[in-house]
Amino acid sequence: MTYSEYNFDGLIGPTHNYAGLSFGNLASATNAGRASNPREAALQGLAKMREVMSLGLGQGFLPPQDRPHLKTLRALGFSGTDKQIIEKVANKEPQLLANCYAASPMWTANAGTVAPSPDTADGKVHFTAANLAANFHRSIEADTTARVLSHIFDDENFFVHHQPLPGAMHFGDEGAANHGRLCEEHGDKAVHLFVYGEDGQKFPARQKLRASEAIARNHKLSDDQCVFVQQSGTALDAGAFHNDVVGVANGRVLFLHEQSFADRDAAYAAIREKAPFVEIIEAQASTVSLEDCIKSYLFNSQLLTLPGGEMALLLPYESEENPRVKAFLDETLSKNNPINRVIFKNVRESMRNGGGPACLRLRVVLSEEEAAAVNRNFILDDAQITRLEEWVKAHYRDHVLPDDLRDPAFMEESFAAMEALTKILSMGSFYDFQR
Ligand SMILES: NCCC[C@H](NC(=O)CCC(=O)O)C(=O)O
Repeated sequence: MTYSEYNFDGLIGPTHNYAGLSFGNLASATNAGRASNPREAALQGLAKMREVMSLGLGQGFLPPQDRPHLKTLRALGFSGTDKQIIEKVANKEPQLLANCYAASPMWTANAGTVAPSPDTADGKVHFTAANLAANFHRSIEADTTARVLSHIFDDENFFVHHQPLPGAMHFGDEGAANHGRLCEEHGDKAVHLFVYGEDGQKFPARQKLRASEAIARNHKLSDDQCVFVQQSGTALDAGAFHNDVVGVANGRVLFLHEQSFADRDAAYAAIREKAPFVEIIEAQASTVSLEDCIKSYLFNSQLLTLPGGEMALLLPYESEENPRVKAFLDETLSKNNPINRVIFKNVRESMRNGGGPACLRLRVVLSEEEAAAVNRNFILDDAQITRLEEWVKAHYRDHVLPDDLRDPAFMEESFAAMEALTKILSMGSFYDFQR
């Protein structure tokens, strides 16, 4: 059976803005309050999806969620018409309004964790939507994300869906951003690398060891297939709020910064024991500092196996613009390893909130039979991506400031956009605001 990797990117929603909501995410803090451009953001995201498609790889997407999330505001005791709710929250709790307006479901690396069928004891593809308990604006994504995943991968013969883990931060789970799969071919039974954190001196860790262990159990992975490694506090405190800011795994390659893990040598030994084929490509701190990594998002790149077997790195412009990172990339290309191509893309709107190319995608390895069972509306071809671009151009603003969230007209525009999208995608009355 032939297996292929599909990237499911988050289609960036119409309320994309910079609200400084994520403690420990330096870009989010630095850009708080600046003007965003949701239209440009969504088009940048779609252009990246087109690029990956042009490499001959499968590309899908997850739709945005309904924002502002009135259901959350109602649950918190705000009542009246939709418009009255927005006015009350804007006056009483503007920060809460910003939380309910975040377009953060765009970062689908945090949508959930996936175990492809060659890896699982029952031979099915397992999904667990992340509870994203560490940040309020992200925690309100979980229920809808679980429904979105069940809607797209809607065939019990192939797909198993688990609810987000219970217990909030006791089992804090941020999805695939702290998870990698190592194998010689996508369709091999793989080793799963789970990276968890312990709170640093400055910043809290979002991913808990107990959460990663629960995911491994739910996904029916055997002990000899799982490695649990602690992220380094130094990386966390330097701004690596998710491990995918300092490392990425693909196929037999682990591409990362030498300061990623709390105990580098023990971590590499544990990985090598279970995945002896692993090829570790590492940046030394003396060449590229953690600060450079976090500013450039060097390791938040998509490491893609191309149809010919070689690998390409898809990076943000910020990596090309940093001379030390660029030199490291040139050196990596010149060496004898599977990475032989780099592609730079403009995802600046997302980068300003701390989301690079890898944050914007969820990887799902599927057999041909499984791929045929996926809801076709969410798999892109040229016609569907053009339809989405037209939809963005018709509905999105090109300038959003924090005060715009107070304007009920912005809510109405956002809901009109989502209403139109559910029609394009034949989703029915899917979202809370439509029920
Ligand atoms: N994987 C990348 C996730 C980035 C995301 N940023 C945000 O939610 C920032 C939103 C804001 O500050 O407006 C986060 O920190 O979880």
